[in-house]
Amino acid sequence: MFEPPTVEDEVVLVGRSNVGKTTLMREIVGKKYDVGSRPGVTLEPNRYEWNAEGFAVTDLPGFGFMSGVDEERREDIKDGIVGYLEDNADSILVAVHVIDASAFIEIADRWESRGEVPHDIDLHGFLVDIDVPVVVSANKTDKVDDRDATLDGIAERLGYPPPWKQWDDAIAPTCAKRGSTDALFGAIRTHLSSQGRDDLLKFFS
Ligand SMILES: Nc1nc2c(ncn2[C@@H]2O[C@H](COP(=O)(O)OP(=O)(O)OP(=O)(O)O)[C@@H](O)[C@H]2O)c(=O)[nH]1
Repeated sequence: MFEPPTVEDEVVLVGRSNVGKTTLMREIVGKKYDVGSRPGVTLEPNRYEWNAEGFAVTDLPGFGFMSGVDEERREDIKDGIVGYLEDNADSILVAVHVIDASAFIEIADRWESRGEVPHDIDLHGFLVDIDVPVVVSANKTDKVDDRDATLDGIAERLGYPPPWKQWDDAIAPTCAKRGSTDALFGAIRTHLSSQGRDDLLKFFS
């Protein structure tokens, strides 16, 4: 359903709708490369490619509830995302799983109390299963009161025993709106280096 990049390797941003993926994308590529804004719900991948480095950053559409998008289309998008990740797992250097840190625990617990697996927990397990290095961007930290307790709660629900700080290659608090991405970029750099791609560190400096 979604076209892969024309270059060999990529970093993907994936997560529920409205968590801040596009804002983060702009933090990665926008300032340096003058990318314009793209308001509204993202229904197709939003991608930037650099041929010299053979590298792309792909902002995948959001899944879950989207205002103005019907149920059938939402299911198609979710299937498209899962298929894309599965088909391209070998070329995905890092998947950034973006969540809304201010809403994650409440939503996850509500779904679990109904006996359902929350979308985010499902997605995270899937990324781990297909062997893609994953970093959780726990975004919107500006809306969180007790940061450490919230991040511990998120870590625990995603299968990382607290304290969250011991998982700094896997869990990175961000506030994309204010350009606060140091922890995330550090974690991405670690994963790129461990795959011998120091040539790409400049995109996350
Ligand atoms: N408070 C706060 N708001 C943020 C932050 N990052 C993004 N937002 C806001 O969250 C809303 C959604 O941001 P987007 O970047 O469009 O989210 P998205 O995940 O790409 O959304 P979809 O296109 O639906 O998948 C916008 O109003 C952003 O300004 C953040 O760190 N803090």
